[in-house]
Amino acid sequence: MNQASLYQNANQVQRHDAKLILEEFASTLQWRSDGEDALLDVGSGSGNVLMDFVKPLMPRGAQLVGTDISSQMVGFASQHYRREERTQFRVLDIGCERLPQELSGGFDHVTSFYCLHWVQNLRGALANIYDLLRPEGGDCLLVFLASNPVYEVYKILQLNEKWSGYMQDVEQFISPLHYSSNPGEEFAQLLNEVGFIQHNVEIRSEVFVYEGVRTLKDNVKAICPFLERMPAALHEDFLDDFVQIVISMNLQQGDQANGQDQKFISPYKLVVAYARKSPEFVNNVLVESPHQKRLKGLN
Ligand SMILES: C[S@@+](CC[C@H](N)C(=O)[O-])C[C@H]1O[C@@H](n2cnc3c(N)ncnc32)[C@H](O)[C@@H]1O
Ligand SMILES: CC(C)=CCC/C(C)=C/CC/C(C)=C/C(=O)O
Repeated sequence: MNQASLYQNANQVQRHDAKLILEEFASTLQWRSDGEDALLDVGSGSGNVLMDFVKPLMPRGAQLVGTDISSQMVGFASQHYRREERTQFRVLDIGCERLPQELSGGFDHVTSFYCLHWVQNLRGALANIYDLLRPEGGDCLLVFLASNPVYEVYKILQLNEKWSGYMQDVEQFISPLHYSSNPGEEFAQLLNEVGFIQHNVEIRSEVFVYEGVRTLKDNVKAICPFLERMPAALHEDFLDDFVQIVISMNLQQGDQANGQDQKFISPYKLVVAYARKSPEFVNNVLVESPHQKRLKGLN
């Protein structure tokens, strides 16, 4: 996914989830008492989730770094938000072998929304997130897909010889937790392994309803990695086949032929994980936070 403007205009689900979860966790994040927080966001894409929902929660003196593996996304966000103070966007592959030295250990908070399901090396990404946080402590809020019907649609499309040539590596684009029988446990284990002492992982079952075929197609276009590999003249045909598979999976409501509005139902599982690097900070916050009850599963 490299087309920032397409994504910026068709990311309703992603914005909806990020907004609700940030409202819920705003008082759990351990804001510094001097208001000089530094926050790095992983996989910021076009930047609007970071600027619309994360930035308003932060103290006025805070520094924000939006990062993304795609230079196209970073270019778009840098240009679009060039007037924002104390904010920069830069290229970073969160699964990389070695973090840039100037980022390592420099942040009080790491956030990430709808990115980690794109990263096959989840353990490497989590180890990097741990290392981005200051040595003395810090916290992270990570939200991403454990599973989504889009992955089953991709696998069926790959069997069609019209599309198989463009989709040989389909598994690389399926969430690393999609096949897990216990994604929450698996992710919690990874958090432990990279060093997070305190964490709370939830798997939330959600449903999003796409109103009409155009809305569904635009949302698919904004994130589908296979379209950019094929000639533009084939895009509509691919999207029509995508919609037919969704219908065959009984994820459609309403029948256009009978004059009803078509709706497409997407049941998906979201990982919502909050973790802290240092237990001393946790003790302070658990005494103070009104959010304490929600975090009773923090281990
Ligand atoms: C669906 S977008 C999410 C954008 C934004 N966080 C939001 O919530 O709207 C996922 C983003 O993750 C980026 N991404 C994928 N793999 C990545 C990696 N290994 N490191 C950093 N970013 C990555 C993609 O380029 C894309 O911009
Ligand atoms: C009904 C149905 C199969 C809907 C799929 C909707 C869709 C476009 C899901 C995308 C999920 C995803 C990988 C999002 C992202 O990374 O932002």
